[in-house]
Amino acid sequence: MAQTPATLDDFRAILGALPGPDTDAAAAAADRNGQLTKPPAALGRLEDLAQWYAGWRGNGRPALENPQVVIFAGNHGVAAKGVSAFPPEVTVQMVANFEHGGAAINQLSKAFGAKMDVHAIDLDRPTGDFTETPAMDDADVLAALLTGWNAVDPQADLLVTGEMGIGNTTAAAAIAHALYGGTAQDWVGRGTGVDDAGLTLKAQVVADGVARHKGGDGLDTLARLGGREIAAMAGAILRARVEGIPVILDGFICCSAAACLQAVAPDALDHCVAGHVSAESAHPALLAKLGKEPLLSLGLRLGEGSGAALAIGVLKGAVACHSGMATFAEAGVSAG
Ligand SMILES: O=C(O)c1ccc[n+]([C@@H]2O[C@H](COP(=O)([O-])O)[C@@H](O)[C@H]2O)c1
Ligand SMILES: Cc1cc2nc[nH]c2cc1C
Repeated sequence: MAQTPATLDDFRAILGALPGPDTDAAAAAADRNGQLTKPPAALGRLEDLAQWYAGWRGNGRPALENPQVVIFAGNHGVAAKGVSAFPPEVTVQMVANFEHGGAAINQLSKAFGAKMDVHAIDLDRPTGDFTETPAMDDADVLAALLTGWNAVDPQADLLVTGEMGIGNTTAAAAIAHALYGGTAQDWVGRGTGVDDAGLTLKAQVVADGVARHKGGDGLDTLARLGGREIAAMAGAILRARVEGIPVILDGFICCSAAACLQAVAPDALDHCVAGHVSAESAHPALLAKLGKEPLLSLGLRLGEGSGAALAIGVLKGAVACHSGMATFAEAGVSAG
């Protein structure tokens, strides 16, 4: 069991000494892949996925039986600026919906055999409006990172991190603008469905926030511009790395959390795949910055882990073929 970090510098130290994949297991998986009853590369990206999964699980012929979906919810001070099409009370209302089994992610978790947990983080205490103050101080961002860290089941063999938070596409856009530059317009999108005036306002809010909170590393950016659910996703993604649990990333907000880790350690997301590209307009650019090719492109813009949960099915398919198929020798099929 990994030791629980106690300070932000403990998180930075973990990012500075990340475990890599098991190269023997990855080599065994590559060898096995070459013997399976199919023309070479006929299973396309499924073959790469299975070998990637084998390396991170330390097993050349792995099973995928215990996926975990964790949803974090947070409220955002910047929502008071009018940057969302929905009011902030929807965050707590949707948490109740998750808990009663009525949200999309409940259905998708069930459909793909994942256990699902929900963590609402201080919803009655929104983060600071980042156009005026840092969203979180060090104690707040540490607490949120630890919520994510502690939410991961070390027995899980796959993790999906999802979120719910009215206003969080504005926070995610601010993180991306701070980390990658460009203009605020490059990184804002319609989120829950703001109109053209809302989009213009959102770009101004992001520009103001990023101008106010310059400098620092990825964790500083996470604190100043992010949100509690975003920090919790970052903490969970990092814990998964330490436990050897592969991660499927979800949409724009989830990827902004991941980006803060990668900004500190360039290899921090090697145990992650991108589940999908969402319809949030800047998600393709963010995925490009992360160096991730999405598995699915279905026009989703829901969040709550939905696109990543769907991709559990793709990864399960990849692992089932890799570990269950017969070899040419076993099946008595002539190799080409
Ligand atoms: O995952 C995405 O790419 C995504 C894109 C647009 C909206 N969302 C969801 O919508 C909420 C944020 O939208 P907004 O307009 O309030 O910033 C939040 O609860 C997210 O889960 C999520
Ligand atoms: C209804 C609703 C459901 C959501 N799920 C994730 N983000 C959401 C935003 C809204 C507004």
